Amino acid sequence: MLSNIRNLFYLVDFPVKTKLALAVIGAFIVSLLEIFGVAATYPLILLVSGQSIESGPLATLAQLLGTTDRQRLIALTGIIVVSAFIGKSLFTIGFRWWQSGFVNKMELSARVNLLGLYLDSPYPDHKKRELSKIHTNLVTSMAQAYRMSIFGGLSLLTNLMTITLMLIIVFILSPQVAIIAVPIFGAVGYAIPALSKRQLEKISHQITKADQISWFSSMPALSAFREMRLFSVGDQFVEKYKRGVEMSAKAQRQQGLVNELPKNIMEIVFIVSIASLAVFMFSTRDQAEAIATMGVFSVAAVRLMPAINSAMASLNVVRSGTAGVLLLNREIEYFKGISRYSALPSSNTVFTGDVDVQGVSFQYDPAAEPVLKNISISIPANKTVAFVGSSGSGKSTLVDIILGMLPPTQGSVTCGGIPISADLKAWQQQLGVVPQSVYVLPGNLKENVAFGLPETDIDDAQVISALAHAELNELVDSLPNGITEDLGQDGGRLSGGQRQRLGIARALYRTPKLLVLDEATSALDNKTEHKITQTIEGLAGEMTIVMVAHRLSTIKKADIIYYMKNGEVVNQGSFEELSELNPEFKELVELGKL
Ligand SMILES: Nc1ncnc2c1ncn2[C@@H]1O[C@H](COP(=O)(O)OP(=O)(O)OP(=O)(O)O)[C@@H](O)[C@H]1O
Repeated sequence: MLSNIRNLFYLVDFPVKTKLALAVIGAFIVSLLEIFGVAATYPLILLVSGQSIESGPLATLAQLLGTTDRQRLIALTGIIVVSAFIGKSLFTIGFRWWQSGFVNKMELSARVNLLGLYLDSPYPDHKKRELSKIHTNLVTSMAQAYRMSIFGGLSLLTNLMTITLMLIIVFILSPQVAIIAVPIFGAVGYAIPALSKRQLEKISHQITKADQISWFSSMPALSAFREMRLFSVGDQFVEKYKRGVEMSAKAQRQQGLVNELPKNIMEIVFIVSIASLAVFMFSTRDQAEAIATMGVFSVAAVRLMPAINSAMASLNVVRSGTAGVLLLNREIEYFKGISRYSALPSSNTVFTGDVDVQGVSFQYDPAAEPVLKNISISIPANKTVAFVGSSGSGKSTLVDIILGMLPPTQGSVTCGGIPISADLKAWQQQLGVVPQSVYVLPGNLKENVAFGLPETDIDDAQVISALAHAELNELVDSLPNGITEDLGQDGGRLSGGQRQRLGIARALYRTPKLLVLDEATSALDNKTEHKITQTIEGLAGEMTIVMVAHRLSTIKKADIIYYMKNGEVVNQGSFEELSELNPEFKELVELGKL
């Protein structure tokens, strides 16, 4: 577990060693102040119970404080005890505030860095990830790992130091009391956490699982709202959500009980011990000795009990964070072993010329059949190239390889003779892509066109030009605030066609050298599609255009069409040539005329 905790510092981007050392020193000071208060109570009890000032510890105290007057000694010792407790409390408040700030800063840094790492991961790995798990790791696991395990661990350390020092002081002051207190409190302090360990770990995993169930039942229903409505399955999603929430509530209730129990058991143990000790002491010793011993035991127990309770509670908190620590460790181990996108070297290579795909094969899974088989094609500069073929023939995969999103299992992609893998960042900066489904950011129209750029870096004129190219003039004119109009949650104000055109405007804003349209016009009506096709045809010659299309009307004027089947390019040519060459393509053309 310790190595897992140490791994958590990997995500923190400031030096933690010095601060951790300060946290340990602070914990030690808190414990010292705590026992000083307890130790100072001992002479006070001796004074009050009438012990002689002539000899023993009270004689030393009288010498130190410069008086042998009992009343004065009681007043001075009282002031020292009260000051020690006030000093300890003030220091503890300040120290805990500093400590929680330190742990909060760690969690914040870790959360930000983990999101950065997710966005920095290789695309194939990202495709395999479940969004719900990313969400759980960024929220629940983070809180469990840092707030519960690390902060709880620091509290546990403080409490353990206090307990140890307190027992040492009790042993020095009254070995008899120590001999009774250590086994009793030691046994209880060990037994309770040992018994609750497995239960708490189980509860921690249940809370994480419940969180995922709630996510799985709420997010799909909200995202696929229309399907949910038409299938009339809203109640079922709510029912599943209820199961997740109930599971979480039940687990949290159990967690509360397991956390509360030690305190109550400890109180019972304390009352029983003090009663038994009182009976034993008053029946076997003289009254003054019995009172002094009972006094030390009571003060020690009164301070020890909260320390032991607090230690057990902290241990429970640490254990409750186990699931988060383990989940984050899995991610951290993964991230340690990958090459990050941001770390790729780039020398701002300017790629010009034809794009050549040479002997490219690709497998998503080493054990599975290749999805692309030895493909060699050329995409001449500033020409329009289209990929067609049946569903699952590998068009989108090939496009992802050309975009540099997926590395080919075999073969290479070059532009002007330079492998794109030599400077992937520079290559990707020259690309624009319009996907099948366009994501609308929460924000206004221009922020959506400039996707992710800070407001101050957005070139309004370029936004307007990109929108005009994508035939979105009418939309802009109809919006009261033009390009600064908010598009609403998930672009709810946009039609399917407008979303797609927004995607085109977004790609054109970057003035790409190579524009990829992956089923980009599939959601458009015939008239809009025709207009967009004209727009794209208008761009022909200005940039290289790669299109993946099912609707053949959009690719009629493409310079080269590659026909794909089962991961291979089986024919190529112009629209007319391919109609002659490939019966399946011819059939698609015929169907399109219907
Ligand atoms: N992430 C993935 N993991 C494993 N297999 C995948 C993955 N993505 C796609 N495939 C498989 O690869 C093959 C090619 O898929 P691809 O999406 O490239 O085809 P496509 O021609 O673009 O299909 P469509 O026209 O339906 O979009 C299919 O058999 C598909 O099941």
